[in-house]
This record gives sequence, structure tokens and C-alpha cells, in this order.
Amino acid sequence: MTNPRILAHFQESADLKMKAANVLAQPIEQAIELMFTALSNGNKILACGNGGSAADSQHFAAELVGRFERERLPLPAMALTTDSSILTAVGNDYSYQEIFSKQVQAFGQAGDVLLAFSTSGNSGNILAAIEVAHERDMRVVALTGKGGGKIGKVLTDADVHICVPHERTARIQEVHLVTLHCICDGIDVALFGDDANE
Ligand SMILES: O=C(CO)[C@@H](O)[C@H](O)[C@H](O)[C@H](O)COP(=O)(O)O
Ligand SMILES: [Zn+2]
Repeated sequence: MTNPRILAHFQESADLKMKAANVLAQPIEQAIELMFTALSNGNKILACGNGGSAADSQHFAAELVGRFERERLPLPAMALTTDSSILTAVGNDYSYQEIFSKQVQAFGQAGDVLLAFSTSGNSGNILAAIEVAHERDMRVVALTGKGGGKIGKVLTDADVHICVPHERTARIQEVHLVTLHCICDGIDVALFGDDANE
């Protein structure tokens, strides 16, 4: 007999993914187009998030600098969650709220993209990073959940909001992950064409 709690996790995750596929396909396509355009213009992607979403930020950067499924040259993406000296110095000397926004201020250029993760849509350091990204004429792709929170209210029409229709952080993150892989795949298709017949 399969453990019912384990079965329930898989079932809820599978059900949400299929629901999200229909709801989120369009904003995911918009995110692919936005990122491909930025990369084609010589711009880069900066990614940030807290906890599990910090891992997702690093996961995404690794698949752009390294590869997703197809061989290609490195693409410029950077997670703002990795430099412990920056994170501890800014967190200690200024505030935890500024650990990402200071880096966006330092590294972000007009035309760059900020990939911002927050399952609640309410993390202060993500909101602060988005504010600085807008000040620096960057575009924002926000991956949220729980209705989008405060982030949903600060995004502009030039940004893309991928808001997972669920209230449970773990489920939202699981859809964020498949979304990242859709974006990586979409960028490769834009670069090399569809490999469906390969
Ligand atoms: O991964 C998980 C829960 O599954 C946690 O580490 C989670 O990422 C943390 O609680 C974050 O601080 C949540 O922040 P946010 O997604 O609401 O911005
Ligand atoms: Zn998690």
C-alpha cells in the first residue's frame, strides 16, 4: 500500500502542474521572448529568491551559463544568492532587505532582466530588488504564487508575471521549477529551432 501522504504530495503536484500549464503558458512564452530579446541584445539575466527559490535562482543560472539539454555557448546569467561575503556584509551593515537590491544596483544595466522569485509575492528583499531594477530600466520576470502579493502590484506592463494558482509554497516551487525548464527550452528553440524531429 503506497503511503497516502506521499501519494497525496505527488497527486496534488501533478494536478497543479496540469492546471498551471494552461493558465501559465502565455506568460511563460512572454518570458521566453523577453529573455531571448535581452540576451540577443547583449544583455544579461540576474536571478534572486529566498530559501528554495535561492536554489532555483542558482539552478537557472547554471543552465544558462552551462547548458540545458542542447550544446551551446554560455549565456550570461547570474544568481545574486551565492556570494556569502556580499550577502553577509550587506545584511550586516545595511539590512537583509538590501542583499539583492545592492547587487542589482551594482551589476544591473538598462535592458538586463531581473528574474525574481517569491512564492508569497511579499518578500521585502525581492520587492527592493524589483524597485532598483525598474530604476535601472531593467525588465522583470516575476515567479510568484498565492495571488502574487505585493509584487503583483508593483510590476509594470513591460514586465512578465508568472503567478502559480496555489497557496502552498512547496507546490508553487514545483511549478516554478518546470517553468524554468520551459524557459531554458524556449531560449534554445529560439536559438536553434525546434528539435522535435531530431
Ligand atoms: O523552500 C521552502 C519551502 O518549501 C522555504 O525555504 C521557502 O523558500 C522560504 O520559506 C522562503 O523564505 C519563502 O519566501 P517567499 O517564497 O515567500 O519569497
Ligand atoms: Zn522548498
